[in-house]
This record gives sequence, structure tokens and C-alpha cells, in this order.
Amino acid sequence: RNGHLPPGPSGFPVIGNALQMPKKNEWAVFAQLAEKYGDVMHLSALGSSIILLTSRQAISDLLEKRGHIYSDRPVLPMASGLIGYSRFTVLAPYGFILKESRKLITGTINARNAPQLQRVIEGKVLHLLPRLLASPNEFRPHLRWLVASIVLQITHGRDISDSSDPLVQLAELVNEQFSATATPGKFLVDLFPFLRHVPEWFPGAGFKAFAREARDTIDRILDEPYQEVKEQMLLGKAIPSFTSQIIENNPNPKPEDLFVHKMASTQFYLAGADTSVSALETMFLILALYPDIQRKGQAEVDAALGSHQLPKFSDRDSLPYVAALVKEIHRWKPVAPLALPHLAMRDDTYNGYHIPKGATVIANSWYVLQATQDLRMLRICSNRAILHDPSIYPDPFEVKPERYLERKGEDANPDPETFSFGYGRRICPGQILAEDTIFLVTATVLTMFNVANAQTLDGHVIRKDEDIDYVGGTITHPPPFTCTITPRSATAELFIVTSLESHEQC
Ligand code: HEM
Repeated sequence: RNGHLPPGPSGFPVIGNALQMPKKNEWAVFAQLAEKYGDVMHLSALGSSIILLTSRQAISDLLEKRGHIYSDRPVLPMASGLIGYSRFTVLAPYGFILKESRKLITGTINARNAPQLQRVIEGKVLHLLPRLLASPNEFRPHLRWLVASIVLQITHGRDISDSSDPLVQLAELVNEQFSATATPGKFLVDLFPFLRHVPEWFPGAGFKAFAREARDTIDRILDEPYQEVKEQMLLGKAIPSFTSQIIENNPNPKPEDLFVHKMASTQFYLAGADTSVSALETMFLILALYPDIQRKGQAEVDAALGSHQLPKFSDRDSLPYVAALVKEIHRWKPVAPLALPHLAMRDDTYNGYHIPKGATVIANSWYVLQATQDLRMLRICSNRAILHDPSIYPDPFEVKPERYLERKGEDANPDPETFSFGYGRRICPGQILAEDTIFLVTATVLTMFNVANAQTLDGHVIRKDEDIDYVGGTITHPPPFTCTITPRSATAELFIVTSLESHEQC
């Protein structure tokens, strides 16, 4: 091989660094390690190499410029193998399923189709308003409903009245089972893959029963919604959708194509729902914690729209502050701080270091979004990096939409959406849909509501200067919190009620 492995903390024989892997705030712990070992770091776990990338340069050089090498996904014994999630785009190896499903998804989510998708978003956001008005404490379930109803309208032409819809329930079950498998250390078979050969009745082999149940759920989500659309089409009642379009274009697909068609149509929800909800929760948290930002956003929508109007996508150019706030949502608390792991498909050499074939390659997006290019400037105190580099994101722990409006120089405050949606050939194919949804919800909430008083469920008032530990593994969420959401005026309240009525009459 050419060169040495990149530097990294020394581990134990055989198990390597497996026991040193952080269980929470991995992105901050990895950033701390990078201060010592540099922006290309090596860890190992049970004989497998893990390469951690902690700078814009290294991420771009490897995951983007050398995408032909770094576009595979690691195989997780439980998730990919026993359950079969590797048949879904997100975990698919670099090959047929990945390419075909991405082609189908980006055939729908693209700039040309944006106006059509935006009409769906505008219609659904209108229905969010009375829900927030009637039961503001339920804002988190309302956000779940909103995202589900946008996505399933697009993919299956399905009008979701509430989250008890059987398809939403089924998709949520898939997501729940998937998250359980993504929890490090939850299943021993991930550490000792030979356990996959143990029979289900064997004591301690409960993971096998879990895998069987998860496989059944996958079979159901692949089949049931697809068949329903097909039946609706036969009855002439189908609402045009991603799935109906695929069926129309391919009435007699080959089995391998049929699988990809069914899978791609579920992938929007499975990859897009929890992620979009997380970003929207962060939006509410920011509005509650930063009244001055809320006021500036409200002043902008009021000036652009006048009273008695709801924002539309056609207003985007006149709402630069709101657009900048959306960027801060992605930067301040990225939904996927470590993106998703990529895998090196062959041996490579970078900056004199050897990167072995089969190494899992992790990009620390959190670090890039929070930090400076100069690793020596990173100081971590209790999981909180205190950084200061005026050329990148000054005051990185502060929410400051202005940073994008007052950009000085190419390198200052780069668009965080370049990092928060992942990299290279695995970059998120749902980005346009996600960004549009978050933009319109943010602008609409600013137009109609005041948000304040964020509290954890045990009544602790959240302050903007405290560490807010996000929860979850790959996809993170703010800790469950409440906030007050009240109409900005009696006129706004009346407007919400009447605008929905008049929309429904149209
Ligand atoms: C705020 C919302 C979202 C965020 C922050 C987000 C972020 C990400 C990230 C970081 C990745 C991993 C990229 C990589 O491996 O480098 C990803 C992958 C993916 N996302 Fe999103 N996403 C969001 C919404 C959506 C939506 C609405 C869809 C709907 C189609 C979607 C579909 C996917 C799919 C299918 C993949 C797997 C791509 C692959 O493995 O090639 N995402 N997303």
C-alpha cells in the first residue's frame, strides 16, 4: 500500500477503538479528536477502518471530486443484511438499485417540476394554520402531519387527513424499526456478525425475531400502497402521482424494475419525513429563543406581502431575510450532523495517507457548519466548541441570518445547504422539496403567529445561551419542547379561518 493510515487514537488489539466510540454528540467528540489528529483521521472497530473527515477541503476532495471511489455504503449486518434495508436507496450499494431509484426520485424532484411540487406545499401549508390555531401545543404532531401529507400527496396522490392514516402508521413503523437498527451497540450481531447464523429459537437470538418482523413491515410498505394506486387506476379514480406515473409508463415491468419502482415511491417518506420534521422543529425553537429574529422576519413578510396575504413561492425574492433564516436552521443544528457514512470502493491515497478499500468514510458536517478551517482554533468545553474565525462562520453558536446577507468574500459564510444535504454522488435527492417546504412554513408562521417561551417537557425554560443537546443518532431532533404559538392579531386569526374556507370553495 502507498503511505500510512491517517493518524488517530490508538485502540485495543482486535476490537480497535470500538469501546471508545461516543454514544452521544459524536460530531462534537469527533471534532475534539480532530483537533489532535487532524482533518483526516483513522479509527478502527473490529478490524474495519473508519476515516473521519473534518474539513471542507478533505470532504470535497474525497466525497465529491473522487465520487467514483467514495459512493458506496457500509454493510451493517443487522440493518443491511438480516433485515434488507440495503435494498432501499439510502443504504443501497453503489449499483443498479441506487442509480435507478435516484433517477426516478430526481425525475420528480427537480427544478423543472418545482412549480408543481410547490402548489402541493402551498395547499397543505394552508391546512397547517387552523391546526396550529386550534391546538398549538400539538405543533410537533402537526408538523409530522404536514410533511406526511405533502410527501404522500406527491408519491401516492393520497390526501392524509391525520396521522392515524394506515399508510402513515405503516411508514412510521418502518422508520421506528430502522432507527432501532441504526442505534450503535443495540444488536450484538453488528459487533459479531457470525451471530447471524444462530437460529431464531436460540436463547438470546431475539434480534432474529426483530429482523423477521422488520422484513415483514418492509414487504408491506413496498406492496400495499403500490397495489392501492394500481387498483385506483383500474377504477379510473387515481389522483396523478409519482406512483401512478410510473405504473402508466411501465405497465409490465421486469421483476427487478418493479422492485425499484415500489421502493422509490416509499423512499420519499422514509428518507424525507423525519428529516424535514426535525428542521421544522428547529425553526420553532429558533423563533421562540430569538425574539429579535422573529421580529425582523415578521417585518420583512409584512413589508413584502402587506396584511391579509399568505406568502407564496413567488414572493421568495422579496423575502431574503426569511431565506437566510432557513439557511441558519440548516447550519445551527444540522439534521444529520455526520451526514450518512460512505464507503471506499477501492484503495486510495490522500495527502500521503493510505485509505483502505472497505473503509467507512464519515464527513463531520457539524464541524464544517460550526467551525473554522483552522483546526488549532477549535476549543471544546463540555461538548461545546468555542470557535472564532471571522472568515467562515463567526459566532458559530449564535443564530444570525444576517451572516448570509452581509457576506464578505467567497469563503465567508458559505451556503450551509452545500453541507447539510450530504455529498457527491450520494447527495440528498430530496433537497429541493425539503428546502421549499421549510421556506414556506417559516414564512407562513412568521406571517400569522408569534412564537415564544420554549420549555422542556419538565418545565425548564430553554435559554438561547445554553447547550441544547439534540437527541437521536443519524437524524437528530431538538429535545421534546413546548412553546406558545398565538395568532399575531385578531385579524390574523380571522384570516386563517376564512382563507381555508375560501380555498376549499375554489
Ligand atoms: C431537511 C430535510 C432533509 C435533510 C437535512 C436531508 C439530508 C440528507 C443527507 C445528509 C443525506 C445523506 C447524503 C450522503 O450520504 O452524503 C440524505 C440522503 C437521502 N435523502 Fe435526504 N434530507 C432531507 C430531506 C429529504 C427528502 C424530502 C427526501 C425525499 C425524497 C430525501 C431523500 C433522500 C434519499 C433517498 C437519500 C439517500 C441518497 C443516497 O443514498 O444516494 N431527503 N439526505
